[in-house]
Amino acid sequence: MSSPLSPLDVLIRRVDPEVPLPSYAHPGDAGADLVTCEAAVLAPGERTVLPTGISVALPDGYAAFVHPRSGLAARCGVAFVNAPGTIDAGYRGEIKVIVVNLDPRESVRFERFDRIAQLVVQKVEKVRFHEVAELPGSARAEGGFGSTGGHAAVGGTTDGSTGGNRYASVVSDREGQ
Ligand SMILES: O=c1ccn([C@H]2C[C@H](O)[C@@H](COP(=O)(O)OP(=O)(O)OP(=O)(O)O)O2)c(=O)[nH]1
Ligand SMILES: [Mg+2]
Repeated sequence: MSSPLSPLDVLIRRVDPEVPLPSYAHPGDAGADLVTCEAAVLAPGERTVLPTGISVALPDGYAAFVHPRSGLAARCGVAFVNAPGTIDAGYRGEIKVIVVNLDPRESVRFERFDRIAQLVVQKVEKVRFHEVAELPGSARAEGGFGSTGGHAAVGGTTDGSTGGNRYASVVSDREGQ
């Protein structure tokens, strides 16, 4: 068995003196949970920017990504407008989270210090761009945006098949009106 990886040291500052520091719920977790320092209520379709009460100084060559929590998404329909939010190594401001309530009917309430997001720190490459007239060929070439099939179908119709190349169903709001 390989030995556990040694963690990266990251300087952190509490903008809100009472905020709990980000923490990993389990040893193998990719994301450290972040909380909101402000209570808020979001009506269906409403969005807001929530402060997390912390700022960090990431080493050069790293970035942090503010990811949503799946439980909040599944239970309440909360998404991040710009998911994942990118925290640059040079950013020293407070980390904020742009949340939106995608539930069509229910409001969502955030209390101070509710865990709302998770911060994933990753190495990132800096690239030098070399302009060319033609790019080298590849098996995929310009295929994209569903070129390989296997997604849902618009209109909610189904051919009765399961999985494979079947598309999922997107049902128009206007249907049945
Ligand atoms: O969800 C987010 C996204 C960004 N940021 C902070 C850290 C990041 O380094 C900075 C700029 O983010 P980004 O580059 O995504 O925004 P921009 O609209 O391009 O702003 P800028 O012109 O300042 O780069 O804002 C957050 O706190 N939360
Ligand atoms: Mg930017």
